Amino acid sequence: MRIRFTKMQGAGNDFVVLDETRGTLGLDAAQYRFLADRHFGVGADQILSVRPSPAPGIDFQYVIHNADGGEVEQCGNGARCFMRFVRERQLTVKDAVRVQTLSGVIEPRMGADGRVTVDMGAPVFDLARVPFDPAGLDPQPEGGWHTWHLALGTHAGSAIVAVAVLSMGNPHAVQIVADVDTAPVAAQGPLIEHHPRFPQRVNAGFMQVVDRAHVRLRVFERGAGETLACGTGACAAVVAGIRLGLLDTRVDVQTRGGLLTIEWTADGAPVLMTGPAITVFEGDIEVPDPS
Ligand SMILES: N[C@H](CCC[C@H](N)C(=O)O)C(=O)O
Repeated sequence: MRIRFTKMQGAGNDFVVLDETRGTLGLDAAQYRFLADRHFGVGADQILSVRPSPAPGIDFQYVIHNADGGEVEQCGNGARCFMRFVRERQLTVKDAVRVQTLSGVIEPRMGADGRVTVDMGAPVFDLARVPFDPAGLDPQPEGGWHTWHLALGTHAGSAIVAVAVLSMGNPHAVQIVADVDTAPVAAQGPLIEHHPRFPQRVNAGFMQVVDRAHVRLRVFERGAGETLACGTGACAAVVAGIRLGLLDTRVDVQTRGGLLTIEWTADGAPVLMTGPAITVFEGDIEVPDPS
């Protein structure tokens, strides 16, 4: 099957975007993996599908697949690219749209400076909804909140890490590190992603607090590995930092791929994320038939 795609990136988190507003392509996990493959396909961290409104008051549906082919609930950098995509292809004339995802409705808005701000909805702290299994663990008080001590690996060199656990519609485990450049992202990322206490796996954040309004962040993403930026990861990291008493309500997040600005005022309030959304190129590609 030959399909048309648009390659986009938000702070270096890159995407293959598919216009499925006039009918779904019916791709399976293997075909999503092919599109994401950086040698045999186009190459991307996630595949984003733009689909028609599923209900009155909603403009579009937004379907997200990780590079490993699995469908996931939310993608923040992708939401900004979604907004640029529907505007550039005249699928809407609105400056802001309401978009249905697996985890709820988000609202990206095009800014005058070309950056995009997304209302990502409120963070979720109910562990069962992350999901995270705390059985046998005691929360470790920190600031006004707490972290959880996870044992990583079983070999002699196994480490204990302290993670803040929350959901932005997708699961996040955030740890504070002294220096993101030397943080053990490659070693610990996979162990955290696949830790048995996260039955749906988890995105592993490594946050360095520079001051109360600036952090540096690296994320080993569920189903994609380390990406140059993770939008929901930046939201989760800032929310965790605010709850741990380390950050103010508006924070600049320096990722390896660019700058994101996150705002969150308090429990129940939505998280606002602002950042770039760039169209890199368009193309078409022959996708192998379903396996
Ligand atoms: N890997 C994530 C999905 C993509 C999130 C990230 N690319 C973002 O910008 O939020 C997960 O499995 O939950």
